[in-house]
Amino acid sequence: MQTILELQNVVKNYGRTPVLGGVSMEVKEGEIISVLGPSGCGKSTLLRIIAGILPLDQGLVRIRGREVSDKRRTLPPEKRGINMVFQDFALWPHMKVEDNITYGLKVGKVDPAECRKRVEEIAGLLHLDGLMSRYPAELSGGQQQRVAIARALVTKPSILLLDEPLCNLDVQLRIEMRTEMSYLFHKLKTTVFHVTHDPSEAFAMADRIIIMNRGRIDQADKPRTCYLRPGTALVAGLLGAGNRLKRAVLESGTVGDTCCVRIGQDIVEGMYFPGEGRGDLSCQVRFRPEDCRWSSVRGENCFAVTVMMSTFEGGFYRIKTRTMDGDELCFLHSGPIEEQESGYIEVEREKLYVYGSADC
Ligand SMILES: Nc1ncnc2c1ncn2[C@@H]1O[C@H](COP(=O)(O)OP(=O)(O)OP(=O)(O)O)[C@@H](O)[C@H]1O
Repeated sequence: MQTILELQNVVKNYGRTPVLGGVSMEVKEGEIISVLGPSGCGKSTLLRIIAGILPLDQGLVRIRGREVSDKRRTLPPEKRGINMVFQDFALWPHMKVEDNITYGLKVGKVDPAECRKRVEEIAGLLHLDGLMSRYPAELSGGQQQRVAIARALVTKPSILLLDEPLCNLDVQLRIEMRTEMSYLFHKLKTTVFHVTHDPSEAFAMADRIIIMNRGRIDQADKPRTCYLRPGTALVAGLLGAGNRLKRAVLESGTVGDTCCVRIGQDIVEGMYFPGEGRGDLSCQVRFRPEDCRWSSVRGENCFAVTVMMSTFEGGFYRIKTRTMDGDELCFLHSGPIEEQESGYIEVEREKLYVYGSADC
């Protein structure tokens, strides 16, 4: 598969503040990439550099093998063969849907017959046929979003850049649209670079997820790999492993990709990610509330806790507990559990993530 987008060691500072600390990646033709990361990690900055809206300080960007940005030169967005969908859709309010979609083709001086054919085709794919003579203000949020995507796709860009495209839609519509968009992009074999802070949106749409942390890439993998093997404590936290034990201690003699940790009086086994640990026995243990099992007797791979509180959350109760070391954690259970009750939490070795750095 041909490489469409290539970033080599991209560095960006705002004044003296470093924002991107040397980002490198390749995106193949037809690939859908979702970039995830905490607020302020540099996702939008990266997108704007790829779009040609922002210059970079070091490194280079290539699109279809052509250098479009380096520290001396920034090719403008309209000359990159890209298109972008913004958070607020940015439709022309004074133009009907049809004119909004056709605009880019007219600017590109595409032959009128070809223009008509493409607009009809994309309107059909995005179910806009009956809406072509309306103005944006006469459309729902979801319809406006479809128009924005149609307008971006009709020019057949090398890459479609999406900046949080669903964040202004309500939850139900967001779920529908992300499935619809994923289907459409795969069908059209569109190369997509998509920025979001919503992991489920990234899971639903991406072939590969790139997780950024403070201007660098922490992990770039298939969604399933990121979910099952989160490479850093930040990735684990972002992808649902919200339970964090900071007082657990590594047992010495760790070998390979598993390790033993002491939690209170108990020793449990987990998957080990040494990372940039301090080289001592401090560590951070992470796991998902839904991956724990409660037991009143000691079982496999478990540690002792005391129940603090049970809250009803619809299909289950969330039980808040405290370890013997004083770390607090939650798990999901079918019913409430009495306050102050003591018991054990079991977590399978493959679902207990141990990170060498206790800092994150
Ligand atoms: N024009 C600017 N001048 C100075 N600092 C900026 C500017 N734009 C962004 N920043 C800073 O750069 C960092 C990265 O911003 P960016 O918008 O890329 O983050 P993000 O990951 O997209 O965040 P969010 O998810 O909140 O949109 C932030 O600390 C932000 O405050």
